[in-house]
Order: sequence, then structure tokens, then C-alpha cells
Amino acid sequence: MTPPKLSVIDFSLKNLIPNSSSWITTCSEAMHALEKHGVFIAKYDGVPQELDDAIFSASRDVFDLPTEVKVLSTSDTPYHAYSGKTPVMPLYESIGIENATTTEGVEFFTKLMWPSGNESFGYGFLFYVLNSVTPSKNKFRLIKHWFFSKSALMFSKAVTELYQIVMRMVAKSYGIEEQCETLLGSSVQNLRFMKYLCPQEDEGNPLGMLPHTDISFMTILHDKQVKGLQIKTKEGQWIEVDPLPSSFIVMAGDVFMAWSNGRIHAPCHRVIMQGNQERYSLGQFTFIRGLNIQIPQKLIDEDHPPRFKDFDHYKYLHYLLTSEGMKSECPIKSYCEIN
Ligand SMILES: O=C(O)CCC(=O)C(=O)O
Ligand SMILES: [Fe+2]
Repeated sequence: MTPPKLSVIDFSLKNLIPNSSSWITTCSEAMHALEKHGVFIAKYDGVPQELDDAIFSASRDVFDLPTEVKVLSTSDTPYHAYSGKTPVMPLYESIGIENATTTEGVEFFTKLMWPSGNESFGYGFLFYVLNSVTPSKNKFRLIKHWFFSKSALMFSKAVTELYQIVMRMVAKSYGIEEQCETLLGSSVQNLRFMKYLCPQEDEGNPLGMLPHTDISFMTILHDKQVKGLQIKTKEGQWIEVDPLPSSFIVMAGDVFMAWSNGRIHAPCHRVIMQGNQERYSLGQFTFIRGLNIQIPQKLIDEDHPPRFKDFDHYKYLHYLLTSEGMKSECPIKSYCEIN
């Protein structure tokens, strides 16, 4: 049986004036894909090519830093710290920016990686640095710092816009606009840079990332057009995602599934490396802070009794590291499913 293809949906900004006929078509395609597969490919023009090039170049810069610098990226929140080449996933390395849509979040991370002693600076300062005569290590660091933080902030904001467009479609289609706006107001974006090495020789294990569902509310993935991501259908078939230019993979996480009372599917996925090219990808993971995850009343009726108790997203993240959470085959269900 040939596996189905993922829907490729046009999210060109000019077609997305809310409630226009093209918006309504896009909305129904997106809803169908989220309920059936929990994922679709958005062709999105909110990230111009120059920014796309800049963010992948910034990604290379951060992975090229010495390991002793990268490990400085720690976090109190599970799965938010630097993770590098573990025995279970030796090809995979990742590092992330918490609160990536805020200048503070991005500057905090950038200073950890390229400590420069400078607060914030703009184009005038960059011009000064580039034009000052003496090349120095410090000058080089300042340029990296500036370049990295500007690209990360702009990329994160552009991807957040896509998240908001998708969520407003979900809201309109379920008639839960108010709850959705509250949720958007409590959404925190974590931008992660990911790098996968090629497996050693032909017999090397090509596993880039183990099969899992995401612990986020929503994840938006973007790669530098190197294959590897695979999505499992509800029927158990693996679909290989074809990387396309200007495409963003919009995927529901466990928390979106629970919030929607199980209407939206959170798909299992993995990364299998092929060929001899390293793979760089970016993931923007949305978490909900300071607001209980509560199924909107409109999604509960006689045919759809509530399936999940209210819960706090960050407490759920901590639960994942408990022995019960680690053992569970489906932690979101063992954490808050109503039996
Ligand atoms: O690199 C990718 O395309 C997928 C990464 C992923 O699934 C994750 O970080 O949760
Ligand atoms: Fe994932």
C-alpha cells in the first residue's frame, strides 16, 4: 500500500485576509489535515530568502562553537537545554532559545554563546565595527553576536505569525475564538536549532531521532532541504516528508491534542538520515505558560465527553522526567486522561 502524501497548503500572506474566500479554503484544508494526520506542509512566504539563508548560517555558527560553550545553554525546564550526541541518538545535536520572540530571550542566549560585554546595538554600531581598522577576535565575536540575534528574532517572529494564523483558523472552525486568543496570549516560543550528522559508512545506524510525539502545543519545523523527517499515519505507515523550498511543517503536539479533546491528532514522527549530507533543521516549539490547559466547552458534548483533565503545560514537562512519565508509552494520557 503506497503511503498517503501530506497536504501541501498555500499560506501565502496575500491570500490570507481573514474570512476571504481563499482564507476559508485554506482553513478547511488545514483543519482536515490536522484532524486526519496532525500535520501539514505550509507554503509560507513570511520568511524572505535572505532571512532563510541568514538563519541557517546562524545555525552553523552556533554548532561550530566549542562544546564547552554550547553546554552553557542549560535550563530548568526539561528538554530545553543543549543536547549533544547522546548514546541513544549519536547523530543528533540541538540547542534552543527560550522566549525567542523577545529581544531579552534572544540576547540572553546570544550573550551566553558570544559574550561580548555589549548591551544592544544597531546598524550604526555594526557599521562602526565593520569599518574600524583593526581586525580582532573581539570584533569577530561582535559581528557574530549581532548577526545571530537579529536573524533569530526575525525568524522566530515570522514563524509565530504562521502559528497564529493556523490557530485562528482552528478557532474559527470550532467557534472558540475567545479561548484561542487567551491561549495565543499565553504562548511562549522556543526556537531550537538542530543538526544531524551523516551515519558512519554504509552500515552506520541512520537513526537521527527516535520516534516520538511532541511535548509542545504546536511545532513548526523548517529544514534546509535535506530529507530525513518521517511521519507515522494513524494506520501505522511512515510517510517521508519531501523538503520543498519555503515550506514549513506545521505539527500538533500532545498538548494541542488534549486541548482539542482529541479532535486534533498529534502524530508520531522520527528522523532517518539518508545520503551523505548533514542535515540542519529548525523547530519552533510553542508552550503555554501561566494558563491551565482546559478543553473549550464548545468541544464537549454528549458525543464528545471530556477526555482530559485540566493541567499545566510546564508541570507536564516536569512529569515527563518522573519514573512514571519515562516509562509511559503515551505520557499525555497517563498524565491527564480521564479514565
Ligand atoms: O529535525 C526534524 O525535522 C524533526 C525534529 C523533531 O521532531 C523534534 O525536535 O521534536
Ligand atoms: Fe518532534
